[in-house]
Amino acid sequence: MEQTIQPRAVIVIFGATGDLAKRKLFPSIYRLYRSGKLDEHFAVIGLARRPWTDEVLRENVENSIQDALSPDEDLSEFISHFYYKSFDVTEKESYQGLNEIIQNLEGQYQTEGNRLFYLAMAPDFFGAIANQLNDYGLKNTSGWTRLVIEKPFGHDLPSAKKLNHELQAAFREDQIYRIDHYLGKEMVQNIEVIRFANGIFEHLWNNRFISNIQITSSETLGVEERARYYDTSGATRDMVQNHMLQMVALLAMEPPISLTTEEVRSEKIKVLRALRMMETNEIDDYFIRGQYGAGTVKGNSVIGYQDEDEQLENSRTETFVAGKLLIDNYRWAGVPFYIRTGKRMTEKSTKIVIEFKDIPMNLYYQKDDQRNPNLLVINIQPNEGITLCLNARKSGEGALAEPIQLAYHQNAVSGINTPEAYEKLIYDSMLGDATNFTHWDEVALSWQFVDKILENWSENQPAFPNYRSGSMGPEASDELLKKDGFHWWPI
Ligand SMILES: NC(=O)C1=CN([C@@H]2O[C@H](COP(=O)(O)OP(=O)(O)OC[C@H]3O[C@@H](n4cnc5c(N)ncnc54)[C@H](OP(=O)(O)O)[C@@H]3O)[C@@H](O)[C@H]2O)C=CC1
Ligand SMILES: O=C1O[C@H](COP(=O)(O)O)[C@@H](O)[C@H](O)[C@H]1O
Repeated sequence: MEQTIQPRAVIVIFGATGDLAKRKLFPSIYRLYRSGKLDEHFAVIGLARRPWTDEVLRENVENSIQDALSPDEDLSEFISHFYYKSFDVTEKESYQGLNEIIQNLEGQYQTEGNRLFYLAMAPDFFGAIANQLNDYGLKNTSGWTRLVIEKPFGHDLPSAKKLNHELQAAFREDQIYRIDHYLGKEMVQNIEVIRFANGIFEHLWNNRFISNIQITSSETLGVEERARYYDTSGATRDMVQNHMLQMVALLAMEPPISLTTEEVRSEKIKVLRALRMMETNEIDDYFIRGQYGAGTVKGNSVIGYQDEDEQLENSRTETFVAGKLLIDNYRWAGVPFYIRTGKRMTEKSTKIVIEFKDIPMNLYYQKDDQRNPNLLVINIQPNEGITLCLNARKSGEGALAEPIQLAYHQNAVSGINTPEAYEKLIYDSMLGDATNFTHWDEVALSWQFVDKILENWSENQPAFPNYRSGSMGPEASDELLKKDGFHWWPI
């Protein structure tokens, strides 16, 4: 039986009173503990300005994991591993006592000097925190030291470079773990396995057999409480620069020579380098943007983006983006990769559709428009699995065919809910496996690509809002595929 590795570490969370800590980090640490991936050799220090105590943090941790608890579960042992220190990251004095607190916990929990610094705070603080950790000797330990960085990694290529420069003045690249939580999703991790462990797919995985690839990540939620951040970001920075381009890279990369972090990253980097950079005057032919107006989502009336918050009035920020990407290499020349993502759409769903080319003459369909091309659908969320769309004889109808589906549901086979993305990524970072974190080169190439689009858009005023909440985005998104003879497959 495979032995579960139980890494030891003190985890220091900067921003422990915030939303991410409550919704993702505490529940993930709990699940790692419950599943035996963390044993007694760990401690968590929460830092933020609020004058909380250990007890208040522990109460908050307990509240954050209520949904995951079984009746009468005793949490006292688990929450006793959590400690709180009121801390202002902008004040140097705050850092002075931190080393001593960590050292005491290292002794108490025998964590072998391993330290994971998790920056769950606004990115403006990342560089300064990394530098202070260095200056105050918090990296000088007998074990490993790693820095986990939340998104967004910069606002554009120059700001990302500046941030990277600041981080690299304090930490080596192999100590920096840039989170892209999509890389922690079970079915995103499955893309490589589906491709490289199945001859029937990998042999066909190229421009001779695939006509186009579609990636949709749609959300029903609006901007919620994040208006300030989102309005300076928009869907392109928020979703395309990171999650969508990462999925493109995984779908398009060559098989790595091994599954090491370096080899996988190196193949992804090659894809990002091969992305065709559009000329400024071509961008509107390749990328379109949208912003939601009022509408109905899942039967509920909702307001438009500009009415969500006073500061969004007359906003020109895109809440939807669709684009066509071309990858100029031997395998993919001529195959469009279509992506779309947006808020307040019909469904919450992330799906990849690989559409295979038709056979030259299909004897079983009487009209061309009745043909059903073979599709491989990778369902990332909410359902996890794959569906293969084929054609089979229509029973009792002579020489006619009809579409059928072969479906695999991940949960039905594994019998348990798959681990949450953050749970896997925290565990990986503690094990020192950076494969599912983004290398600086990936971040830089992605910014280079989206900056070009954003620069072009910043020069003209879109007529927003241009799609109804509860729809699948503006009409221009459908036009983008129609002019190539394709259409979006239903999600
Ligand atoms: N929330 C989410 O779903 C997601 C968040 N992220 C990223 O995670 C990071 C955190 O986001 P989120 O939790 O939503 O943000 P919040 O605004 O909810 O939390 C920010 C945290 O920073 C602390 N903080 C602010 N200023 C200081 C300071 N000077 N010194 C010490 N602590 C400070 C706040 O605590 P206090 O006020 O007590 O000081 C709080 O704990 C961001 O980079 C975000 O982009 C990424 C993906 C999803
Ligand atoms: O990074 C982000 O992702 C979420 C969508 O993530 P998902 O796992 O629910 O698909 C998005 O809502 C958010 O705006 C963005 O910052």
